[in-house]
Order: sequence, then C-alpha cells, then structure tokens
Amino acid sequence: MRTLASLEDSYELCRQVTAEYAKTFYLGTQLMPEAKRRAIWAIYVWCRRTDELVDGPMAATTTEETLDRWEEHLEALFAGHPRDDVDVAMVDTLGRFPLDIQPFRDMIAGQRMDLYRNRYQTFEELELYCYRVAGTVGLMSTAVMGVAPPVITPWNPNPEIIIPNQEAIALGIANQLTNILRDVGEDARRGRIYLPLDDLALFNYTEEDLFKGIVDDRWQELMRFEIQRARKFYAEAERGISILSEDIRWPVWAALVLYRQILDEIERNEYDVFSKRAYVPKWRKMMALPVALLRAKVL
Ligand SMILES: CC(C)=CCC/C(C)=C/CC/C(C)=C/CC/C(C)=C/[C@@H]1[C@@H](COP(=O)(O)OP(=O)(O)O)[C@]1(C)CC/C=C(\C)CC/C=C(\C)CCC=C(C)C
Ligand SMILES: [Mn+2]
Repeated sequence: MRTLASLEDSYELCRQVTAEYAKTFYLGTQLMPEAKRRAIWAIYVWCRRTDELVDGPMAATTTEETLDRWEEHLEALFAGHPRDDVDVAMVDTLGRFPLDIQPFRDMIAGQRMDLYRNRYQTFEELELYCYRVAGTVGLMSTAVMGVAPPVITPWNPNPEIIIPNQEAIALGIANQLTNILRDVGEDARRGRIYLPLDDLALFNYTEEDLFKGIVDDRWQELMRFEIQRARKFYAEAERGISILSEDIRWPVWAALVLYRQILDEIERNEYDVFSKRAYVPKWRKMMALPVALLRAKVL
C-alpha cells in the first residue's frame, strides 16, 4: 500500500483541478473564507470525477458496475477511509462539515441516467435529471457554506433555523438548464437531446431540425421559452441567499450572476447555439463582481 498525499497537498490538488476545469466556480470560491473554499474544492473534485465516469475519456468503458464500485468508494469516504490522494481532502471535509451522503448518492443516480437515456419527454423528467446532477451540488455546497444565525427577539426567543435547501437546489437546476441550452449543438453531435421533446413539439420544431442545426423563428421562440424557465429558477435561488451565512453571500451571488450571464450571451448570439459557443468574456465577468457584492450587502 502506498502512502497517500498529505492533507495540504491533497487540498492543493483539489484547488488545481477546480482552477483548471471550472474557471467561473473557481472565481466564486476565491471570494470565500479559507476553510469553506477548500471544502468546496474537494467537493468539486468529487463531482468532476463522478461526471467524468460517464462523460470523460474513459466513458465508453463505464457500466452500471463501474458506478456501483464508485458508490462503494463513496461509502468508504463517508466511513473515513481515503483510497487515493484527492480522497484525503474529501474525508477531511466530511469531518468538518455536516454533509449528508444522500445528495452524493443522488448525483451518482443522475450519472446512471446518462448511461441509458438520451431523450427526455417532459420537463418533469428533465427536472429530476437536473436535480440529480446539479441540484445535489446546491445541497452539498449549502452544508459547507452554512446559514446565518436566526434573529432572537423577545417575542421569538427560540427561532427556527431555516436551511434554504429548495433555493439551493433551484440554483443547481438553473445552472444545469443553462449548461443544457449552451451545449445543445455539442450534445446533438453526440446524439443527445436534453430539451424536453414536449417543448420541441410545442414550437413545432423536430428532432431532425435540431440535428440539422436550424435556427429559425420556431427555434428562437423555443429558446426564449427555455431561457425564461431557467431565469425563474435563478429568481427562486436569489430568494435563499440572504438566509445563508454572511461570509459567503458575495461568492454565491457572484456564482449566480456569472453563470446567468451565459443566457445573455445566448441571446446576443440570436440563439445560435449550434455554430457559436456562448462565452462570457473575462471583462464582463469582472464587471459582475461589484454588482454581486452590492447585492450581497443590500439584499
Ligand atoms: C441558497 C442558495 C442559493 C445556495 C447556493 C447553493 C449553490 C452554491 C448552488 C450551486 C450549485 C452548482 C454550482 C451546481 C453546478 C451544476 C453543474 C455545473 C453540474 C455539472 C453537471 C453538468 O453536466 P454536463 O455533463 O452537462 O456538463 P459538462 O459539459 O460536463 O460540464 C456537472 C458536471 C455535474 C458535476 C458538477 C460539477 C463538476 C460542479 C460542482 C461545483 C461545485 C462543487 C462548485 C460550487 C461553486 C460555488 C461557488 C459554491
Ligand atoms: Mn459532463
């Protein structure tokens, strides 16, 4: 048995992976206090590894059994047994924050869906997928970020502690819907359609149109409809941020505003997600940070 990385080295590895693969989230974590930031990096790496099983270079060899083994690996982490270098940071994080195993299991269930499904008939079906692969990240992050202490008043000396889990899930779903809208073309090239088939039918747009990358009035109306739905989830998430611990409101606002900007870019590209990638330039991201700070202070 070889020696595993030290705790410091393990967190440093997690930091490097997050910085490399998730520029926007990494920017958000840089605004967080040290302990929370490190924990989010460890969780990011676990999520990225889970996604890579069905989406990464080895995805063709992934089966149900691979995911069963990954679930056993997860149980080992929660039992305090790291198996590799990045696990060391994850086990430490699990010891420091009140993380529940269920959202982690749910995310693996979401990746299982990618193994056998490449169509969603209704929005309800898609929403379940989005909860599993992304809403779960909201639950994990909230357990790390924490909530503000409830206000004690003479007329309410024992106020109930409210955890904004629903709003946290909403932010995950909003992010995932944004991903789906940005990546329609890329997913179609892999034979995947995440947009609900009911929605396509509503706008009289067919799977064949989508595979041909046709951008016309029907497509633009369909995209407006989907963008509006994603924005409703962002709006729901906004309502939960003031319940969170004060020291992470700015990073969460930043993550929300930065990710939502992708929808604005899709609009700027006149909904052509087939031949253009909606990309938010760095200067626009930077301009969003003071806006996020202001919101964190006043909302
Ligand atoms: C009350 C309240 C509003 C609380 C805030 C809760 C909160 C911070 C919610 C954010 C949730 C979040 C960051 C969700 C990420 C969703 C996401 C991007 C999921 C990715 C899936 C995409 O799959 P797909 O294959 O379509 O896309 P790719 O081409 O592969 O990218 C995932 C890949 C699943 C795995 C998720 C991740 C790798 C991201 C995990 C992110 C974090 C742990 C960082 C959280 C960041 C901050 C700043 C808190
Ligand atoms: Mn992926």
